[in-house]
Amino acid sequence: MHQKTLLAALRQASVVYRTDAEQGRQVWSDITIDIFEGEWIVVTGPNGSGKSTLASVLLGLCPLSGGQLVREQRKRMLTRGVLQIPEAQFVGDTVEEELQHVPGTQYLTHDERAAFYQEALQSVGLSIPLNRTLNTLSGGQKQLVNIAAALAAKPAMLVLDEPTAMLDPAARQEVIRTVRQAHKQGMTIVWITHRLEEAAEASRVIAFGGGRIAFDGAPVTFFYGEGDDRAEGSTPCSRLGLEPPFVVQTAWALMAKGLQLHRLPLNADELAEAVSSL
Ligand SMILES: Nc1ncnc2c1ncn2[C@@H]1O[C@H](COP(=O)(O)OP(=O)(O)OP(=O)(O)O)[C@@H](O)[C@H]1O
Repeated sequence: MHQKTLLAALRQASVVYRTDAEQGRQVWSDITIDIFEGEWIVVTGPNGSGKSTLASVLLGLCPLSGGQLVREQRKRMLTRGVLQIPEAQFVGDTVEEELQHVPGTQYLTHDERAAFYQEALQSVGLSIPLNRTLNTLSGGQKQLVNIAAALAAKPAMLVLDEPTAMLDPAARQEVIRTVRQAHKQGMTIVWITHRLEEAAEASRVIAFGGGRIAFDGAPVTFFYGEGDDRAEGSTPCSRLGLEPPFVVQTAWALMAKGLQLHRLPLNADELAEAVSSL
């Protein structure tokens, strides 16, 4: 049997934020997560449940207050992140300055570097000059520059914290398409979102709630529950007070009318297929 490679893991991990005003705010505790190579994990949960904190921990930006973060030692275990607000991550003024920070580019010749930058931009579908000032780009283009820089570093794991939150539907689709491509080539994806239609992309959903992991399993189980007596009001998603995607709501409405769906859909194509075979 094919052995899964563990890339990173949290063991009985907890995070407490200490501020001047407060004694300490425990975000979550006793969290154990194994992240395997090639997974696409969607992390969700109510506001303030600690999703972004997980991103910060995995990116090494936030220390654990307890427990352990274990990383795969044998591989070049590089992790890169893309944050919600594209500008928050910029370190340069131009597209080129942003890409200059990709590790290894300093050893390339001038021409090699130019070719490398163009390839990085093309990989995310961007055709903009390297000397373009970042603040003249649209929100979607800015986020794609961040993703281009993250992907060009060839990380084993890409952590995206609400990467589409500030984007219009077209730019959102472009970001998803680009990450899907990187995932196909073997990159492990941790995608934090409250936009639950994005969970359809995932192989696994992890949901935070009440300072713990409230769910860790398949997207279809998250939205539809398990067993023969499954009910819309008692799925892991509804128990967390989260609104399922439109496709899932439609499927529940059809089932409430007594229609038997041969497959529980997670996206529009699957819904169309389920409906067409009724
Ligand atoms: N640097 C910090 N210092 C103090 N408290 C913090 C800090 N960062 C986050 N928190 C608090 O920790 C809790 C979890 O925050 P976090 O941003 O991880 O949650 P989230 O699930 O990503 O929330 P949202 O969905 O609103 O983005 C919140 O109560 C937040 O106010």
